[in-house]
Amino acid sequence: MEAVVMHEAAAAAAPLQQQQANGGSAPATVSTNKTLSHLPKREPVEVKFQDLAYTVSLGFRKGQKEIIRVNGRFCPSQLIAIMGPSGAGKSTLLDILSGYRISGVTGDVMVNGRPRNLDRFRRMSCYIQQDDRLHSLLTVQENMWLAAELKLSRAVPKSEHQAIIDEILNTLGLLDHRATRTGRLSGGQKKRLSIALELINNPLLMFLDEPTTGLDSSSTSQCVNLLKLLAMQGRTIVCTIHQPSASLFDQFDHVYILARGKCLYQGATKQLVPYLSAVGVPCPRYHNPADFVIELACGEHGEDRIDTLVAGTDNGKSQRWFENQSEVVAERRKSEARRLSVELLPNMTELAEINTSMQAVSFGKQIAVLLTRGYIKIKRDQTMTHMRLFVNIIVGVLLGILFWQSGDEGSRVLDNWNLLFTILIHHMMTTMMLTVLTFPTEMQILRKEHFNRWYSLKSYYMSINILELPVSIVCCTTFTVIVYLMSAQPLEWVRFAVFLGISILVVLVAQTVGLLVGALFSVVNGTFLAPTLSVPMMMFAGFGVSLRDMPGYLKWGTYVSYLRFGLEGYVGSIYGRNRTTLGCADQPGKEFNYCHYKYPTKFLKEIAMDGEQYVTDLIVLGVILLVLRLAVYPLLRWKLFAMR
Ligand SMILES: Nc1ncnc2c1ncn2[C@@H]1O[C@H](COP(=O)(O)OP(=O)(O)OP(=O)(O)O)[C@@H](O)[C@H]1O
Repeated sequence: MEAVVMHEAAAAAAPLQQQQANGGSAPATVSTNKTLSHLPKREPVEVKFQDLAYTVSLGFRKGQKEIIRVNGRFCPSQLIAIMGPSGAGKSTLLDILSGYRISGVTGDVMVNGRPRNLDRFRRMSCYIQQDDRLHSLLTVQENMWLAAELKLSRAVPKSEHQAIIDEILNTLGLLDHRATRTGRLSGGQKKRLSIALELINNPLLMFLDEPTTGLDSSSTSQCVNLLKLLAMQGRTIVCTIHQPSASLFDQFDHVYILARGKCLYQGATKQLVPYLSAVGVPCPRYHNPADFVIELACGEHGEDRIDTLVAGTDNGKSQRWFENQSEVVAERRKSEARRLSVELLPNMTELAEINTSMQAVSFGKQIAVLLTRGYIKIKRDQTMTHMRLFVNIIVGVLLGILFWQSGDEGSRVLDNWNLLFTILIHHMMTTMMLTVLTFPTEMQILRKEHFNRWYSLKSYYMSINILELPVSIVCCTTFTVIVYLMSAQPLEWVRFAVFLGISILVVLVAQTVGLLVGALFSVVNGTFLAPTLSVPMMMFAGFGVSLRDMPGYLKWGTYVSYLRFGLEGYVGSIYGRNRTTLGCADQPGKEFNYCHYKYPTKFLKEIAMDGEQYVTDLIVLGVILLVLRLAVYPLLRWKLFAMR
C-alpha cells in the first residue's frame, strides 16, 4: 500500500517537476485521483518579516540571550523550507511566524503587505508541530469526522462533510486506514493524519515543524510531494527540514537557511548554487547543495564563511535570489480552480471580516462534539476507565475482607475508624494520581487543538467536567457498595446516601487537585508533588491527632484539608444521627465482656467529632469542589498562554 501511495504521490508531483523543467511557464496539471477539489478560495498569502527577533531571559542576573534576529519574505503559494543545523533557530522562527510564540518577540510581521492581525492570521493558518498530538484511541475516520464537526462552519452542509473527509484521506493515502486506530498508525501515517486534520478547514497558510523527522526516505518523499501539491493549489506552506536529499531539496520552491539565529540565504532553491558562487563559497561539483550549505552553516568550512553568507543576503533583507513566480503561481491556481469549477473569492480580508469568531462552530456544538469524542475515548480507555473500575472492585473486596463486619461491632470501632480513613485515602490517591499521570498528555493535545482554533478552552473545560462525572460516580458507587456491605455499616438509606455523597465529593475534589497539578506540572514533577502535598491534608484530617488536640497555631490546617471534612462526614454518617448502641459480641475465653465503644457517643467524644456535622461537611466539600473547579479554569488558561 505504502508503495502505491508513494507512486501516486510522485505521480501527482511529476507534472510540477515537468513544469519546472519547462521553465515554470505552463500551469501545472495535477493527476485527478490525487488532488483536493476544495481549493482555498481566498488569495494566497505572502508573509514578510522585518527585524524579527526573539530574546529569552537566562535567569536572575544572568542577562538575556537573543535567539534569532532575521528578515525575510515567504511568497504566496509556495513550498518553503526553513533549513539549518540543530539549534540554529528553525523551530523558534516557525513558532514566531505562526503566532504560537508571542512573548519575547520584537519586529514586524506583514501579511499581504499589512501588519499581521494575530486573530485574523490564526483564522487563516494552522501550525502542525513536530510531535504528533493525536487521539490514539480514535480511528482515522473518527478523528477526521470530529475535526470536520468542529472546524467546518454551518456554511458547509453536513452532507458534504464525508465527501471532504474522503477526498483528503484519499489525497493523503489514508483512505485504506480509515478504520485503524490512530495509536496503531505508522509514524508517516500519523504525520499525514496530522496534516489531514488541519486541511479540513482549508487553511491558506500551513506551518509544519519537521514534518519528515523520523520518516524513512519513501515516507519523506510522500510527505514533501503532498506539501508541494498543497502549495500548488494556492496554500503557502512553510516547514522546517533537516538535511534533505538532493532530489527532495529540489522539490522546494524556496529555501530559507539559518545559522546561529541569522539568515544565510533566502531565495529560490535553484538559485542557491549561483548564490554560493557569487559570495565566493562555490558548492563543489557533485555535492548536494543542501548538504554543503548545512556544512557551511555549521562552521565546518570556517566561521568567517557564516558572516560572509549572512552579509551576502543582508540577513534575509536581500531579495536578489528570488524568482518572480507570482504570475505563474496565480495562473496555476486559476487553472486549477477552472478545472475543478471552484469560484475563487477576490479579496482575502473581506472574508476574514465576515467570521469574527475564533471557532467555526457555536459553543454548544463544540461541547456536543467534545462530549462525543470523550465518550468514545472513555469506552475504549483501558487505564482511565476499565482499570479504574477493576481497581475499585478489587480494593473494595480486599478492604471488605480485612474489615469484615467491623461497622456494627462495639469492640471493633477503632478498626472501623481505620477503615474510614483508608477509604478516604483510596478515593484521594486513585483519582488524583490517575489525573496527574494522564492530564499532561491531554494538555499537549489541548494546546495544539486550541491554538488551531478547534474549540474554545471554555467548551473543553466544560466537557471534561461533564465527562468525568459518570465514570467517577460509577467507580465510587461500586466501591462504596462493596465496602459498605462487607464491613456491615448500618443499613439505613440516609446513612448510606451521606456516606456515598461524601465519597463522591472527595473523589471529585481529589480529581480537581490532580487536574490542577497535571495542568501546571510535568508528569515527573506532578508525581512527586501530588502525593507530597497530600501529606498535610492527611495530617490535618483529624485522624492521627484529633481535632481537639491539634495545636492552636495549626488549627487553620483543619479548615483547608478536604480530608477532614470527608472523615468527619463519614463518622457522622456511621456513628452520628443518634445511633444508640453498637453490637457487642461475646468474646471467646473471656468471662466478662468489656465493650469499650458500646455507645457511639463515647467514641465521638474521644475523637472530638460531633456526629451531627455531616450536612455541613457535605456543603463544605461541595464549596471546596466548586472553588477548585473554578480556579482550574484560569490556571489552565494562564498555562496555555504562558507557554507562548
Ligand atoms: N528559553 C531558552 N533559553 C535559552 N536558550 C534557548 C531557549 N529557547 C531556545 N533556546 C536556544 O535557541 C536555539 C534555537 O532553538 P530551536 O529549537 O529553534 O532550534 P532548531 O534549529 O529548531 O533546532 P533543532 O533542529 O535541533 O530542533 C537553541 O540553541 C536553543 O538552545
